[in-house]
Amino acid sequence: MSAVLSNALPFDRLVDACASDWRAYIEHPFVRGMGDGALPEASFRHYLKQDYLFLVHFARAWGLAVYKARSMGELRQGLDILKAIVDLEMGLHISWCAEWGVSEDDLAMLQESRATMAYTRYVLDAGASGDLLDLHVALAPCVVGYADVASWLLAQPFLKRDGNPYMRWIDMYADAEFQQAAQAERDWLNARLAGVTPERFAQLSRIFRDATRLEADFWQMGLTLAD
Ligand SMILES: Cc1ncc(CO)c(N)n1
Repeated sequence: MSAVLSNALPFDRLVDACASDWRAYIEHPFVRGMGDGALPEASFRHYLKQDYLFLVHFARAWGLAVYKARSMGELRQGLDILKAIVDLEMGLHISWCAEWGVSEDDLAMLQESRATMAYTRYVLDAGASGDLLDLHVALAPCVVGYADVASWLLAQPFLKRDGNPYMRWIDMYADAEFQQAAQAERDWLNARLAGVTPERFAQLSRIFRDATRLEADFWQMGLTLAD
């Protein structure tokens, strides 16, 4: 119903067009388990390891955004995000893994799970076969979604703060810096999506929905320890 509300912001219309998939991703049992602290540590460790591989391909996807750039502004945008992932986020992730008992050697020897492959290669293909907007729409569930996951969790009555081993993870994505990056992505998408035809919007909605479902599968992979 709300999917046809044409006065809504374009990004919100993307979400509305796959509302049940988006909720299944944001409110996934893995996410709830981080919120109430009941998620088994083995599931979180499995997720952390696969997320390292995800980040490698995520960085490649922003490298692809640099390649797909058509202006100085687009070049700069892709480059800045690529640098932030490689110089900051991946280093943080490696030390985070170390705290959870996963060494750099462990990370170097990891086997990629099917859910990781499916998601990351989907995003890379959406970008390779499309333009910069296709790529950003495929990446939006990562960037905007994790910010929404953290905000959603902070608003839940079941959130357990004291003694919750996942609270630092939640705080990291609730942090102003990550929330601002997500808002910058929403703003960029709202500007770019404003001018597209209904046919193009429908095409991009499918990419957004596919990527959202693959994000939910990524949580599920963590939960079930799937390889
Ligand atoms: C799977 C996945 N999606 C999104 C993010 C946020 O960057 C992440 N670290 N991992």
